[in-house]
Amino acid sequence: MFPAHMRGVRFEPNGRTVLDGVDLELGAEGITLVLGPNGAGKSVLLRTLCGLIEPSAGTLEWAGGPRPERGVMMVFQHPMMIRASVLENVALGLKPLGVPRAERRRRAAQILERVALADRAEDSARHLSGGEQQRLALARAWLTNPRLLLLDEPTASLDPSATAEVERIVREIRTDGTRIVMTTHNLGQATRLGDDVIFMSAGAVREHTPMRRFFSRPASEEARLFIQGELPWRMAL
Ligand SMILES: Nc1ncnc2c1ncn2[C@@H]1O[C@H](COP(=O)(O)OP(=O)(O)OP(=O)(O)O)[C@@H](O)[C@H]1O
Repeated sequence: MFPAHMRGVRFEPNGRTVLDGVDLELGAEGITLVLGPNGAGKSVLLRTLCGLIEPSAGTLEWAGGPRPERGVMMVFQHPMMIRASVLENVALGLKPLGVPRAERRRRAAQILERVALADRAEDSARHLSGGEQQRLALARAWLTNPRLLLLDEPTASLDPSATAEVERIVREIRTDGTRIVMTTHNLGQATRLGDDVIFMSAGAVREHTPMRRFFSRPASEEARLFIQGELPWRMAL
């Protein structure tokens, strides 16, 4: 499956350029942080990798053949919860894989331990806090042992301790062998989690570089201004 290559990927809904010729190589290991100003195209990049968006032009190639249907999972900023218990919501992740119900529930109970939600297993998922729902969504994806996990701003509205808990889980998922690509506006988080950084603006990948180098020696004036919080928004769009 890896390396995956995007070559000249464009997304132009109704003639508007959202992805402007993205070239990208994703290696087999690690956590990649996608950074960039609002509207840069970060979420669209993740949705394209996931197969939720069909590019208008360009190619997306996975080593060894087509993107495996079940190898890629995406967790959204506001995860979907069905009107059922926490356990049932997690177990749902295994349903498309044809795992029998009792086995789904057994494995869901195990993974709830790892995201510190075991004591909430029988509560209604819709009553969980934002941070708890995010942990539930991570557990649901983790349960399927994906090869690639795409996380769209998983800590966007979380407080520092909920953020730290999500970061711990993300590290554990990576240690289990899952390749992770995530977006964030939290630059501290990027330095804590990232092996490498993709910097986007105006629908293009401007830089793809090891995390430390991005923060110590950004390749462009635009990236330098972004890191310092001084990138004028007009320049970014
Ligand atoms: N399916 C779609 N059809 C048309 N336009 C879209 C679609 N999805 C996103 N866009 C537009 O593409 C642009 C980039 O959106 P995207 O959500 O990828 O930005 P982002 O970098 O993730 O921003 P933010 O940091 O604010 O979440 C936006 O102007 C958005 O309105």
